[in-house]
Amino acid sequence: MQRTVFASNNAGKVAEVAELLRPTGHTVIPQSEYLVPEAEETGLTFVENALIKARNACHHTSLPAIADDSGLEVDALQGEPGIYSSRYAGEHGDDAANNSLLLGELAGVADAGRTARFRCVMVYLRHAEDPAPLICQGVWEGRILEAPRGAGGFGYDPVFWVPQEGCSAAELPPETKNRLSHRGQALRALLAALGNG
Ligand SMILES: O=P(O)(O)OP(=O)(O)OP(=O)(O)OC[C@H]1O[C@@H](n2cnc3c(O)ncnc32)[C@H](O)[C@@H]1O
Ligand SMILES: [Mg+2]
Repeated sequence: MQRTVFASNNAGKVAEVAELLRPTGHTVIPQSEYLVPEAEETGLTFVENALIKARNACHHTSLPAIADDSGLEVDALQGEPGIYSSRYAGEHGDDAANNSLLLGELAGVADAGRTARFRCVMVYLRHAEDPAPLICQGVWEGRILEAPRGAGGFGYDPVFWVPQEGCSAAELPPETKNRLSHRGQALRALLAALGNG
């Protein structure tokens, strides 16, 4: 994993992955440092979108790449926003608008019906034409709160209740989020698959 590009423009993901890799001695370089243009996420699955992003970064850098495609699946909304999580309210990455739309859609839904999970698919491509990418995933079960709580993390963290810890994901110290999260699980699995577990 020498000089591997991280094919994401999400600063929250970049920080979490950097922290997860720190003790392993690996570093990944965010694609912004190579001025990689944003890939269009046209896939219908997390796997397809992760491959699109990783392939785009390999193509523009001639380096191996890791990409993360992730999202929130809400049972009462039949799995929405899912692969559309970052653009749920229309504009890409408008976390506040996404959270308020989600809370509005769940208005009147009782606690027991507010189950949800974060899913992360993490892929590793050795080069743009790699026919055998490594693909790993992680799932983090929780519930959607009735109002946002906490200022840490990013995205839907303020509205995601973490039952084991009794707080929202945005109230967790970063190391606890990384230990439990969909992203932490997926990246540890990927490292193991790379033989660096
Ligand atoms: O595609 P890149 O450039 O990596 O950045 P992105 O933010 O667009 O990433 P995705 O397409 O994978 O969309 C994931 C969205 O799912 C949500 N999400 C994923 N992981 C999350 C987490 O750990 N905490 C909160 N929200 C998360 C958040 O809204 C993200 O924008
Ligand atoms: Mg995206």
